[in-house]
Amino acid sequence: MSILAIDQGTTGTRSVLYDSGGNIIADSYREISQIYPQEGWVEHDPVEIWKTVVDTVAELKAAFPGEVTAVGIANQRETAIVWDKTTGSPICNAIVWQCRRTNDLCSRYAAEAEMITEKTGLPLDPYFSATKIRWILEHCPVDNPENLLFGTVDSWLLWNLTGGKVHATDYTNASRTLLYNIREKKWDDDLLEVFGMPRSLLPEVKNPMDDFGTVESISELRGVPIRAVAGDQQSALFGQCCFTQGKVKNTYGTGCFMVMNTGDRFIRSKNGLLTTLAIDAAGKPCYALEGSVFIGGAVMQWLRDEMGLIEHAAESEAIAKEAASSAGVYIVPAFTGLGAPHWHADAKGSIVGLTRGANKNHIVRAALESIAYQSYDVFLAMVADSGVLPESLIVDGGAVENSLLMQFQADMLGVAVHKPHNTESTSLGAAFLAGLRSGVWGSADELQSLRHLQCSYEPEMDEERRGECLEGWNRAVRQTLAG
Ligand SMILES: Nc1ncnc2c1ncn2[C@@H]1O[C@H](COP(=O)(O)OP(=O)(O)O)[C@@H](O)[C@H]1O
Ligand SMILES: O=P(O)(O)OC[C@H](O)CO
Repeated sequence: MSILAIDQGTTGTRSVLYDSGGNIIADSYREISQIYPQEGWVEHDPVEIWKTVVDTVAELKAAFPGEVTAVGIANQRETAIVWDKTTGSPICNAIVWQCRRTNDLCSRYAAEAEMITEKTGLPLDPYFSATKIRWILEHCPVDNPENLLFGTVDSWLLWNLTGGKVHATDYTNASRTLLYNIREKKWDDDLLEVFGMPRSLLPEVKNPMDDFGTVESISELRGVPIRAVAGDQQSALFGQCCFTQGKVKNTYGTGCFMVMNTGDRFIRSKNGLLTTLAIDAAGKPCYALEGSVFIGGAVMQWLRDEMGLIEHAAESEAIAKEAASSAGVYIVPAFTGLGAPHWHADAKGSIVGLTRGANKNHIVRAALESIAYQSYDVFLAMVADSGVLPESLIVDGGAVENSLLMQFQADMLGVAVHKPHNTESTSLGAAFLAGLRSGVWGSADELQSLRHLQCSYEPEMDEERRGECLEGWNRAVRQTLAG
């Protein structure tokens, strides 16, 4: 028996096979192309996304021909795809969550901003799906609009996996669209009207642990049931066993996403966080506070691809260690605006504090530290909004392999950072959900024993130095926002 988890992320697609002990049997990964047609625009090719799923599954099944009990899907959220149900073809590229093209479009709905936030828990921002869908409908006209379907990446994959039989999503993904009422847990008529959204476009919303049809289109998996769908950050929260109120995790991937389970408390943030739906131990909706940082590990890709300062992300640690500190250099990587807790869609990135002695090592270190500072800002907001000071921060995602970053994070937060043995919490969450639904595990309690701590980073920096670091960061953010 094994569970196949598909983690379709911003940078690429990872398919992972888990056994009943929650161990990885095999995994396969393919990058996807990042398409930047204009300044601030980001697209993915939906057909390429689908192909990476097919390819990674084929690779896994070649390595492990055994039986697959169920499939679970976790996905990059908000990214909008519109396709024609008669042909199965997208009418344009996917508009990615990072894309800022609908910045101006958002101002069209400014008068409704309060109502939108009250119902959805989200700020009116180009990050979320609604204005992306609106943009597609207005800029990609088709002869038969009644044939169109919208989906976030999970719905697109479900449609393709089931051979066009299932058009569905789950409430964690729906809660990121600006169209879903997270108090009443339904598509909201007022919101559909505001955004001019035909209901026929929208997928059915299910529980993350549910029956989503069977795989028809991939021969190696034909007939295998799809039993879980969740947005990647909520999936990671579940994979980290943060089932109860006050538990918090931070994922360091392309962006950084800190999510705190707040149980049945819908907390309307006063500090720039958003309220979203997460998954409780029974697989039912619970509330969460989230801080989304748009550029996390992606700042390393920028150092690599645009600045040519590193050859690969992992190298950043050794280079940053060459400098004892960033020597007063701060990078505020507002490349796609600043997300939580600032929400400045127009902000542009900056490097401040350069002196004649500043060198490559300082820049690389400042870039790494910017990931921790941004997460610190979100953590502070979360403590203020929830009234809970977590004992530790549980972490996952690609960039947690960087020990310097993790130690600096613990130093800034003043609480321990716990890194689990399996840092692929996103895929693990999808596997847990699909496995629970399939009876591989009887209850969420069983899952706790499958998780193991790899290491813990304790705060070490003295208070004076920490204060200086944070003061310098706050100054750099102020300068950035002042333009
Ligand atoms: N050792 C490292 N140090 C810093 N950043 C890293 C390291 N390894 C990977 N990253 C960054 O982590 C990100 C990839 O993490 P991943 O969790 O796979 O992302 P995603 O799910 O967003 O596709 C990339 O942005 C990469 O630059
Ligand atoms: O693909 P990731 O891991 O960067 O996550 C993307 C988020 O879901 C966007 O909200």
